[in-house]
Amino acid sequence: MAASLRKGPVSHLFSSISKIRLLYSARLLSSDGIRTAVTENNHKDKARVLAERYSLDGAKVKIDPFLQDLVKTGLKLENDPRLLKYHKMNGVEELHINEFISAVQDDADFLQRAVEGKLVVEDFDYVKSTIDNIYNECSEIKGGKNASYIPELSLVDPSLWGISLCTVDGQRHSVGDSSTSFTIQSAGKCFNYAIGCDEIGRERVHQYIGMEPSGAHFNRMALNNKSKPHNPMINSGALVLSSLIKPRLSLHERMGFLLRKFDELAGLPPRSIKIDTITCDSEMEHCDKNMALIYYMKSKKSLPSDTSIDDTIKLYTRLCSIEIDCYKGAVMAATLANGGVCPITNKQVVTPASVRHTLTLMHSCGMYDFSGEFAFNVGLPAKSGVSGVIVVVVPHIMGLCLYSPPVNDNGNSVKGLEFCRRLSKDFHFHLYHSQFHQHQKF
Ligand SMILES: NC(=O)CC[C@H](N)C(=O)O
Repeated sequence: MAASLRKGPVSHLFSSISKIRLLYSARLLSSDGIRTAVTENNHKDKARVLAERYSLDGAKVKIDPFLQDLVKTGLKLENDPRLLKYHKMNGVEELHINEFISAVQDDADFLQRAVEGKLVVEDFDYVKSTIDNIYNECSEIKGGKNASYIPELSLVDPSLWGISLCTVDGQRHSVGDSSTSFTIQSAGKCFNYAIGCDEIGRERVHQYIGMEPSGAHFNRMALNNKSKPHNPMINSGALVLSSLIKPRLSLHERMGFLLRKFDELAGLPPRSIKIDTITCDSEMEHCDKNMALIYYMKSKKSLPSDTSIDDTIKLYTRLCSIEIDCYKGAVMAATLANGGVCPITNKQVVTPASVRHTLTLMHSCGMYDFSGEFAFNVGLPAKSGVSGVIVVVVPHIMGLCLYSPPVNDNGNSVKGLEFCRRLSKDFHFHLYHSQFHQHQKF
């Protein structure tokens, strides 16, 4: 059932939108030297307020209730690089107040918001239980088949079903098979595009690739009337994009560069994200269609003249074979929801401008030849892949990653699609939902 906007926990989601904007401006201001001194005092004051909240006698601070409040709001201390030092406090009974203040000082603003329940999703329990309900309802859905044109994908257990979400403040929740690894396939195309725009500039990218939905299957041999791929979210466009990224470097250097970017998008240390070489080889052995597509584009001069066909197809296929799970995918999607800043490291991984271009094209082209209907019914930027993954972005609020291998004729996960529809309906997430705009006026 759809929840009311004005009353109840969903209104918290919306009421926090203005706070997110304030948060952004605070981040921008913190790069200003003059402000820094003021901010330091503020942080100390906030750290003291926080200390007093958990101190009975004004001299010692109780650690356990402090940690419990952080966990209650959806923060995962054990695998959130920002909060690891608090995870390490587990088992410490109390700290001297000054010791506590110096430990929390740098994060005081964030911690204060967290313990007061003022992160972007204020009522995280409500969101968790609604998400769990939608997950359970969608578990019953049958239909679709594993993609089999990449033989390795046909061997995956079709009953796998997992979802994860991560908010722009790093609150996380997962259900089902969310730690099972799978290949990112076309869901990686949105991240490749964002990285590509930053690397070579959107003008150069769009000198070679269009920005219109194709209305055709994702690997259709079709170009627009300027002999360009319709957009970067389908195979033709993604192949051309692969040819443009660091073409002077060797294949392994190019892939190394891109994998490091994926690590950063997911908030992980370098060399965490890897390629599933078996699926990659399986696709390479059956890549006639993509080969035909790239030679067709070569004949139409859609690629830079010095492009190596061999390296391009290999780079493209390796990018499709990047191995993630729902946890990682949700953080990556949340990085897009957060203007390119990874929520669990606070690192700016891609620029806000590239995120804007990416979300725009995900909205219009992210779901292949189902993009129009998806935009109509769900109204959120999303990108799917034939492994059965869908990454969804709720701008300024959260990213989600859904995984269920059976896909429909368009190549979209059947359970994932229904999950998106219900998610948008229950939380009023459609970007053009009129109550959303009404609320903005308050
Ligand atoms: N839709 C997809 O996920 C397609 C990706 C797949 N690797 C291919 O090139 O066909």
